Amino acid sequence: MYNMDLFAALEDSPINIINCDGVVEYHGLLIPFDQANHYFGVLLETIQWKHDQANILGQIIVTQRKVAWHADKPFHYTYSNMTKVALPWTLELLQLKQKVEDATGHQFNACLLNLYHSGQEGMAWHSDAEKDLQKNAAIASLSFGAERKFSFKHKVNQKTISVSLQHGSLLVMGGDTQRHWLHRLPPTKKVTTPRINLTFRMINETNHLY
Ligand SMILES: O=C(O)CCC(=O)C(=O)O
Ligand SMILES: [Fe+2]
Repeated sequence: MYNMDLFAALEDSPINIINCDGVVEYHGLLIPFDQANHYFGVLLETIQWKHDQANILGQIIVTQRKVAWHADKPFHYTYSNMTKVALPWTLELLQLKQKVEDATGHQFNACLLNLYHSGQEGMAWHSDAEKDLQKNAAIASLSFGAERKFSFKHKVNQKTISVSLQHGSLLVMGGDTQRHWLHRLPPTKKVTTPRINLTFRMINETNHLY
């Protein structure tokens, strides 16, 4: 586990937390505490949170975790064999997208939002390399609320690396990361409060109807 005091000192020069086969940069706090509280509250209130669904061998599974999908256009995004159509940006999502673009130098056209009501909810090992996503485009992950552990596991050598994602922090996964590494948000009994995560992504421009 990485030492967060070190990261606090490194806010302006993020370091790569995986040492091969991709780039994962932890930027520490992008949004100061008071602003992060504001965004957490507004996102909780204004986003139309819906339970996520997965189609596993024809069985529709409904998750405890809630999600939302917003983008520049009504892009389609298919994962776990279910297709979502994007809603337009809200004011706060556009503000946050701008901050993330300024900090990373990358552009994003979509955002997947996750609401974990407590540490009981997490996300299993996966990589985000669906065909709807632009190949090797960076994914920027912004976290609000409860601090949670986030882990990477190399697909071949199984090496595992974890980082603790703070309220208002930014993590960027780039290059070949999705091809070589899985990631997950492990469930934990230690956390009893909610967390909101925003992953800004680049969807292929052809993924919408009109
Ligand atoms: O909640 C997180 O920190 C990450 C979620 C994630 O991996 C995803 O939405 O693909
Ligand atoms: Fe992911």
